[in-house]
Amino acid sequence: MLTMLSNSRLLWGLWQVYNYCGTRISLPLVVVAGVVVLASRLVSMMREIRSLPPGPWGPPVVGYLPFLGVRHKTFLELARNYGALFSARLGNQLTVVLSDYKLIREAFRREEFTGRPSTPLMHTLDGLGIINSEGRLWKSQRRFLHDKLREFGMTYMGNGKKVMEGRIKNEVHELIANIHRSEGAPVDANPLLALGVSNVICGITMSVRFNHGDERFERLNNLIEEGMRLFGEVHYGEYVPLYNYLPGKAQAQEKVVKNREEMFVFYQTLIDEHRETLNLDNARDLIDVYLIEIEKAKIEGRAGELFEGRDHELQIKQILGDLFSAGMETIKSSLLWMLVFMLRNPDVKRLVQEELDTVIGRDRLPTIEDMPTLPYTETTILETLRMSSIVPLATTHSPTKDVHLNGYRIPAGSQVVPLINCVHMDPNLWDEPTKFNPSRFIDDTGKIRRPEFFMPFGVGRRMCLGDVLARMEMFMFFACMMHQFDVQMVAGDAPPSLEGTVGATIAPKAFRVRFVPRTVPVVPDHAHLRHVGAH
Ligand code: HEM
Repeated sequence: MLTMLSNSRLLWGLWQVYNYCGTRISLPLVVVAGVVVLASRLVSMMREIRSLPPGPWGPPVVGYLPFLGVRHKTFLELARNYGALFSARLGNQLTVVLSDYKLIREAFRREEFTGRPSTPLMHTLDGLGIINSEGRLWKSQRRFLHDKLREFGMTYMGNGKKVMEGRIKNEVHELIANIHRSEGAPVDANPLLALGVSNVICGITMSVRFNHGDERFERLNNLIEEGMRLFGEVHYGEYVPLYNYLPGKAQAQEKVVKNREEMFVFYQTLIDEHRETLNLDNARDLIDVYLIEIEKAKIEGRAGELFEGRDHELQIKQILGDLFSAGMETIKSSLLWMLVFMLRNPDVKRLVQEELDTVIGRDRLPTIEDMPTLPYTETTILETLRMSSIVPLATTHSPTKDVHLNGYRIPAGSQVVPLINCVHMDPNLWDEPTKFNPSRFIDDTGKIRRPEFFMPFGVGRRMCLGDVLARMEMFMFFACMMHQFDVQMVAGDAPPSLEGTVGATIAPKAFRVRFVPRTVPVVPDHAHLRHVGAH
């Protein structure tokens, strides 16, 4: 489009020259000059297009957008036709899709691929937080969060691990008590898991936990779920900016902004409460960590430079929002998928329960320390992550400058996505990829092997920041649920679908399950956390 505009400008210029010079230059000469200029422009345009990864063409302006459908599925089809590195113009954006695991690793270890695309959603978030920030702010926040989250126990080593395990254990016990209340009747596991998983991340970030039926939690949860759905609704606006001004779509965009503001009011109340009781020598949670950092910066006279000069409290609120949405929906969806696969694969379920009974016995619940001795349970989780690929396109990357990959040019500002679902279902990498088979992750010596083409948390510099917490949490919730309950299909219900609902993650469609108790209930103990709904 731009090239067409500049070509017409050029011809207009030639015409002006002709008019100016009048009879001194003959018209045929000007026409010939025009044709030569246009032809050379067309040649360089074609050269530019040829330097891009191959891909499908579409009509002008919209490009391949009308044929996009469900992005990760359409990209899978296109990858079969155009290969492991293809590009497609979607509206005004060039999207580059990588589906070969070596290429994905090669690209995402490079600094140039750490940028985020400039889209309406990104503008709403204003480059704050961690997920959507880039450049110096992202780099400093990533390092800061990485270190601080380790101190809070997102690590397999040291005392921190015990603290984290304690937090998760309390929520697992509470979940088990809540499930017992269903007395084996059909239930939707979604709200039960949402509460437990949210309480873990809310505990780490803001020392808050919610009780079952708490209205504030219901609202927060609805906002997150709606946000995930709206994310799916407004993403066409990333490609054709006018799309978000269409009737209905404009409201969706406004709702994204309003929901964010409502969440921010909630976070602000907590920040204010934390400030009143702040102890500079003892950080209780992530809000404290940030407030202490701000106080330290003030004392050292570098408050203006902190967070690259961005508003301190807005940055804390966006960080809380990022961690809450990244750490809640992903783990809840993964746990729901685990239940789906257990209902669909009773033989695997039996093997998991046999392993738990043999290694743990019936007198206690599994703990993080048991992880290495429960390989089948652990690989059932890995196999679920492989088959569900809940974040199939990771978070869109965007090169900060023109880069070359595999001999092709990837222009600065284009959208680059790894096709994780393609890597996870590639028959050249996995034997019978559509079969649910946890044993594929166990080697001949009985040890767990994670091949380098297994990448549910992404790879490289922007790889998931919460993978350690995610793995601890999924293990504890799943192992304890399977130890305590036999998950059973509801008589008359069809097996839960493998077709997910597409939003920011791929979540299972709603299904019912019966949790039939296998052992006595466990008493929860979490007095150290505040019950938000209790006052
Ligand atoms: C099963 C659970 C999870 C899965 C499958 C998952 C997967 C992912 C993926 C694929 C990415 C994008 C990587 C990329 O852009 O290349 C990501 C980014 C991220 N995840 Fe997770 N995640 C999970 C849980 C969590 C948890 C529990 C937290 C937080 C406590 C978290 C925090 C983040 C953050 C902050 C980023 C952005 C990192 C950055 O932009 O530098 N995730 N995750």
